[in-house]
Amino acid sequence: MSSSGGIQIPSRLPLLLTHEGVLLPGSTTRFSVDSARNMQLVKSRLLKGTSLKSTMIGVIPNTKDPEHDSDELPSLHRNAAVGLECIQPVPTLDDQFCITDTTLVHPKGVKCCSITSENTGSLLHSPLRCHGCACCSVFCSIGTAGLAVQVVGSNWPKPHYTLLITGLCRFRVSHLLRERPFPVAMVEQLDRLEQYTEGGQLDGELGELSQRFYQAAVQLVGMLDMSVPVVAKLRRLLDSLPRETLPDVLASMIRTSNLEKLQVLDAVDLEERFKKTLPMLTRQIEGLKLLQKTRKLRPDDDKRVLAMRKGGVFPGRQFSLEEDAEDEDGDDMAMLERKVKEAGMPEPALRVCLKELKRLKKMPQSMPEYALTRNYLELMVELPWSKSTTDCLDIRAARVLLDNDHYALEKLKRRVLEYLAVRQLKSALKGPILCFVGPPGVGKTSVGRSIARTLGREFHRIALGGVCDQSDIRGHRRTYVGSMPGRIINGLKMVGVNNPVFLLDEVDKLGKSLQGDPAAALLEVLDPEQNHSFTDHYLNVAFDLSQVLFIATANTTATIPPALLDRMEVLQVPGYTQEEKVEIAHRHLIPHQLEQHGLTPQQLQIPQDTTQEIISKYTREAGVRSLERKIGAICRAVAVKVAEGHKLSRTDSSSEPGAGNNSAHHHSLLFRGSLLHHIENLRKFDGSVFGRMLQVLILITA
Ligand SMILES: Nc1ncnc2c1ncn2[C@@H]1O[C@H](COP(=O)(O)OP(=O)(O)OP(=O)(O)O)[C@@H](O)[C@H]1O
Repeated sequence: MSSSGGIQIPSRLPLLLTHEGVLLPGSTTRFSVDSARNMQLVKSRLLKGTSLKSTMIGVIPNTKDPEHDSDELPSLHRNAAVGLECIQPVPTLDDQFCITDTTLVHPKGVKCCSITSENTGSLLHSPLRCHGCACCSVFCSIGTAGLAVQVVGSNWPKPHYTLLITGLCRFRVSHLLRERPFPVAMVEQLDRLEQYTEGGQLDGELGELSQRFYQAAVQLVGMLDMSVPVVAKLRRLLDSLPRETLPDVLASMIRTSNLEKLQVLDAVDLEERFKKTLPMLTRQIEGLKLLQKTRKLRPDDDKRVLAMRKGGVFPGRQFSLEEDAEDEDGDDMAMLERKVKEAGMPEPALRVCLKELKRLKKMPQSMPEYALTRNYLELMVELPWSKSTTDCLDIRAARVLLDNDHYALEKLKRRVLEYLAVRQLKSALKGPILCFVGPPGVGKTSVGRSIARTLGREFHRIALGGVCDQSDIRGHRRTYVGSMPGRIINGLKMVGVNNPVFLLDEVDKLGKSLQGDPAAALLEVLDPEQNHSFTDHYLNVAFDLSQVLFIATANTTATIPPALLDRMEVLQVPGYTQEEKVEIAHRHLIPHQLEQHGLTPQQLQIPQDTTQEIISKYTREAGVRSLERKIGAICRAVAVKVAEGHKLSRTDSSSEPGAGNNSAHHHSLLFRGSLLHHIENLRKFDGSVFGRMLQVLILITA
């Protein structure tokens, strides 16, 4: 079939029925081929043929879902081709179909489907496309003749080919010659091929339209970054390409849906094609303008626009979101850099941080290492490299404070005061590390806390019981997934100063495992000669721990590794006598528990002999923890009564002021009397039911 120009496509073309993507003349598109007919076409036409002609195929866009693409051609076509065995040409479309207003009807009177074309005139001049019916896509479709410039085969996940096809011109299927093993049709060429080389001027209304289109295209390209080679090439192309080819070329480049591309393909008339494509171009320009408004322009923005478009991703929202993130990230980076410089870290640490920061800036956010490096830098800036509290040590005040906080423990308190006194005289005191050894609940931890208070330092407790991995102390190397700093560095980050009091609780309960000996890691921490350059594996730079005051506690020295024990000064904290416990209870535990339970001393008074009874009959311990729990149980029981009494007194108080207080006092007396009276009965219950029983007793006696 001839066209109006000199360059012609063959009149017989093998047809590639594509599921997705629309090939427009002047563009190159990749198609995945996996249906039986298309596979046959590739095998017997593209792979076997050696001439240029053999690489030319007709691409019929088909919006059908590939899932439903059976080997068979559509039923309507089968009706038409019955008995012809696909060898004889089937009648042309004009013979086969008549056109009603909106419906395509084949000769037997069966309605095929609705037609989307506005033009219901001659089929040959009005491209009718039924987007829901595959038969029409064979018979009615306009396709693009193209050259297969690349064929790539693969067997995974199933045998398929990927074709790279460059579109040459539109054609219309006149009639189908055969359908097996792949469709071959007689075609009519619709575009002139030489238009790509001639570059003749368009005039009249069409000329005006093409000029407007050209200007819009120039505006669009002008909004992109010219330093990107693809953009520069596109700009050159705009000038060198004949105007009539621009709609096809640009429609394939800008963001358009398949349906829009189909409309462009169907627009055989050039004027109509310009009219259809121009709004798409304008929309793209408006979209870009909007984007530029909503973000700060940076030189490499357009690179991303192109990259996005290349990847076939909607550049609109996603692009802007990413850009926002980028902008934020840019600010973040500057802030992080400032923080690094202001963190007051020593020279080697600063060098490492700046190096990491440089790497981070070059890293895409999607890289897993980005988060790792960022976390590292954030930790580095948070560490108190040069932040410390000023000691406010006054030995006399310290003595008073220690005495106020703890009853008895004379030996321990004396040694602590000596230690503090030496610290006052020689601030850069290296060692010793005090280790309080004694049974549970004798106040080892609480003395440690008091020491921090007397010095005016931050206090941090590191529970070492059960720790059996040395990376718990020293951290993991950053090469590990989920690596973290050790407890020492973590503690420093938490307290935010470099001279806190660290209480290493339960050093005797350190474990050992294949992951190393945590006690060995503690050696460096506790050795005053070494700990000024303690290197956590995660940080990988030295941190000066010499300002940290370490105090250790243990229940026994027997299980403390000798090397560790050797670095510490052991202070034994023996258990308390009965009298000491009574005193501790009345001076510290009862007031503390009353406060914890929101009670006042008027509401609950526990006489000394009651405490003694509780100590001797309900607790069996060297310390006072269990005693404190029992007092807590009593407080809870009284709290119930007082809360009930409160309700009563509140209703009473409206008529009789002060009734609430009387009621509370009454309960207190009542409690004392009933407690002593029924204490004998409590003996047969063990400690766990003590509180509950007491509650019941109070309720009964009330
Ligand atoms: N001499 C004391 N004066 C005042 N309160 C004390 C005294 N001894 C212990 N306590 C109180 O007893 C409770 C338990 O003390 P702490 O937790 O310090 O014991 P510990 O010796 O560290 O026990 P563990 O070995 O089980 O850790 C705390 O509430 C503490 O205030």
